[in-house]
Amino acid sequence: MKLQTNATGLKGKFKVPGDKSISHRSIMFGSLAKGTTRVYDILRGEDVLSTMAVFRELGVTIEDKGSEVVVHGVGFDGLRAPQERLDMGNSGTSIRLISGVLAGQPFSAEMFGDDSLSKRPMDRVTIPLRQMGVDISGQTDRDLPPLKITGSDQLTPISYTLPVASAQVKSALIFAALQADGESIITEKEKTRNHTEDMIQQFGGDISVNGKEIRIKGGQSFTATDVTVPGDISSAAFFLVAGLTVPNSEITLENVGINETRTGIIEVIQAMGGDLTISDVDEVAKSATLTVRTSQLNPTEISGDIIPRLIDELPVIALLATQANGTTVIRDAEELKVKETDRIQVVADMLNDMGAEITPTDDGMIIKGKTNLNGATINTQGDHRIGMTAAVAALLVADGDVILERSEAIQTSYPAFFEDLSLLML
Ligand SMILES: O=C(O)C1=C[C@@H](OP(=O)(O)O)[C@@H](O)[C@H](O)C1
Ligand SMILES: C=C(OP(=O)(O)O)C(=O)O
Repeated sequence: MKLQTNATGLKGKFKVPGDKSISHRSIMFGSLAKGTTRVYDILRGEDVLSTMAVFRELGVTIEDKGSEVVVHGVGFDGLRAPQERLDMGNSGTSIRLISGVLAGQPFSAEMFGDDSLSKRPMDRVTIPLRQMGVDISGQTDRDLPPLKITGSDQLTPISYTLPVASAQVKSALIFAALQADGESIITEKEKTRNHTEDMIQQFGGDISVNGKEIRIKGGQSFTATDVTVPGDISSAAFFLVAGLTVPNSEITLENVGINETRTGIIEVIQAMGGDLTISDVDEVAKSATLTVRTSQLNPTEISGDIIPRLIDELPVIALLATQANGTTVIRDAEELKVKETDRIQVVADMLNDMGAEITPTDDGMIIKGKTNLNGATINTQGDHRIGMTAAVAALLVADGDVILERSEAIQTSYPAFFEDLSLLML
């Protein structure tokens, strides 16, 4: 598709779609609780639809009523062996978290995904799950999908220090630990998004978190409850960057999730001197309204424990840095290499093709700004965040066309992305 270029201003106010991480987990906890869970404002992106389809295949009735999704939970002991292979689509969150759910189920299943997912390492979950007594294996020494799993109803609890900063690995182990015989202790490398821990409490379960150390007792059961999903700050990120960089812009995003494990991008925008205001903070729902206006930007350094709090935003943050006056350095972000694409290389290549000056490094990027951007042909390579970053970059291109190939990847997390963007065009 041909992207809109040379935007002269973006103005408007709207709500971004529901948080992807919370949407996945609402289906998982709703299924594993006993009783009826109603989920409001769920994201209907392809990744979440994959999680819904998998739980249906595991015997859970899930109804989409438009205004809400109703999950008729069956409890940990009510899941049934699937008749079909479980299709995880493009979703790392689905395959990894569901591995932890299936770890405690006394049946066999096979999980597979698309070309991108089939290149992503699953050894980060298979190694600790094997220690708990699960029979799980994939392809090559990195356990790439497809993964075959036979769970056990006599899981050994685990004491495990995560070698990577990953909420997906942490959550997979939490789901397994909830089904084990005894208490497990999981220690994080860095603090990562804590939606699983929050939802255990919301569904009446018990978890203790002390800094990076998490303790979970096995043999728990959950009670159904209603969940309202806040807007996804990772989706909001594209409009925050667009509003800061396109001249003559003011964009207001309502009801954006501001869980403290997700707000790294707000800190980066503030450090760069961006004009961002936060209003209508709802402490209980952990949401707020964010407003950005066109700004002169300073460079910054992004490294250390902030990285997991903005990991999915780094592609569009790299674009933001191309518009700052000076050199921005991103470090400690080697996890970007094992996302839907190698996001260090793909982001650097894409933005350099458009005229940026980015040097990819082993664990991040060095970005020299401020650069003008030019037209180019970009292929998402099946990565939704590359597609949306390209669409925001195109707005800054004064001359030339930007052609986006494989734009359908954006359906993964933001099906209405282009409609929402067009609402802002002056
Ligand atoms: O737990 C989650 O919902 C997610 C965790 C992160 O992945 P990692 O755990 O691999 O860092 C993130 O990149 C992904 O989009 C969603
Ligand atoms: C990395 C992502 O998702 P997942 O790991 O679930 O595929 C993402 O949404 O950017």
